[in-house]
Amino acid sequence: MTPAARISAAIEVLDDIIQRRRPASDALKDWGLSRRFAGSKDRAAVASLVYDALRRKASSSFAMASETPRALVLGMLAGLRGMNAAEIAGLCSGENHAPAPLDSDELALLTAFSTQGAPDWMRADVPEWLWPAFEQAFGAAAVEEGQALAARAPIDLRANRLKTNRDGLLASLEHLAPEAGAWSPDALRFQPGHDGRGPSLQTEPGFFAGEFEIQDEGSQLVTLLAGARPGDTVVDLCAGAGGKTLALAALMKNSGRLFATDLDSRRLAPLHERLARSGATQVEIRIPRSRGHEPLADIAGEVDLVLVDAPCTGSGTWRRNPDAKWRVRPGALAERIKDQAEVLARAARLVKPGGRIAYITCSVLPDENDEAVRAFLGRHSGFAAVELGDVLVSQEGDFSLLGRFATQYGLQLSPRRTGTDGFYLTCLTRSG
Ligand SMILES: C[S@@+](CC[C@H](N)C(=O)[O-])C[C@H]1O[C@@H](n2cnc3c(N)ncnc32)[C@H](O)[C@@H]1O
Repeated sequence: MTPAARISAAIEVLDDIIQRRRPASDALKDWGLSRRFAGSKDRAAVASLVYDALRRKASSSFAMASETPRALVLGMLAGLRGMNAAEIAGLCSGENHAPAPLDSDELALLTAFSTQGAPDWMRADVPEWLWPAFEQAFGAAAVEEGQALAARAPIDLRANRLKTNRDGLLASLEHLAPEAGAWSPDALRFQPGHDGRGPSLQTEPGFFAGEFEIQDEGSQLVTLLAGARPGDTVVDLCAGAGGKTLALAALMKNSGRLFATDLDSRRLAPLHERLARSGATQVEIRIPRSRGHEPLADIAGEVDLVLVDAPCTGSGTWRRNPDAKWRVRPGALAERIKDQAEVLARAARLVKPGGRIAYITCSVLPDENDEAVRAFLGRHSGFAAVELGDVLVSQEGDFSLLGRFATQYGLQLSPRRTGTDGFYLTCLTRSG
């Protein structure tokens, strides 16, 4: 496919996503299945155009004075990919599957491409209904924070300490030009290429050997700051596919007990194979047998650390999932807040006196973060938030620099603040 034909395809897929309110991944998959002529590079290029257009949906629609899929893709080419009006006009010939030629309005808007005068939520590419939450979280920096969440994300790796270390991995992946992460001692970073894609890391020998996992540096950091120590009894209560379980196992040096569970047992399935690759030997997966069954009842009140990687809107990962940004609804946020209260109450029953709950979300919305913690503390008088200074200085090192990203109870990371996804962490202790 020509670059112009890929743009036509992206407009078509975006139309499907918007008209039928479909997840982007489904629309892209169907498009690929019905266009057998499209090769893997074409599919990846079309996906990248679609995701870029979703990242800048609101700002493009303002600058192009239109919400059509065509306006969103053309606006993105100018606003995110930095193409000028003549370059875009050159792609829109109307021939050989290229988009139709620009009309005079489009040409004028692309020539003077600007979001000046747009409401803040549009400049920030944040859904209008969530704008008050953004302002609550970030104050005067809210627009810049939204813009940073509307950029492309790098790809981060976590060096698996059970098999290697960061320096070793920097050397063995040198051909892919990795950088050392800025915060986590285990993090390596790859910047996205011009087309938004990164290197294909899961075909590297080191991946099969368990030397690394793909994990955002923010996710690595909050896991590290949770404070798991070798020899501890630790629970990963919302383990999912086990990204944090694997990181915890490495931090604990395979010593102590580490239990992984999830309300949805199907989500745990990939963890078996990931554990085998990683060399982690102390992880015990506990499967809930039915709704309401507590698979960790035998260790209630005995756990040193319960890590709660809570179900949330994922607003902190909008760089990677721009589709989710426009799909999230107030009802879904309310549901997640209920889930968060439920999972925290479960954690409270498991932790021992003097033990700790690490409450984590990949969200920047205060209702899921400080407000969820406030509600928990109101219901559980035996718990208190750990001073952030004590969370940031641990056996893993001194992370006091992160203190400037304190919230009332914890810590808020974000693409603009730390160059990571938007993770939140609060540690809570149970009085002895
Ligand atoms: C943010 S995801 C976990 C991601 C995972 N920890 C990782 O690092 O890859 C949240 C998980 O919480 C699970 N969950 C939702 N409600 C729960 C509950 N009440 N108890 C335990 N897990 C729950 C969901 O099934 C989902 O897998």
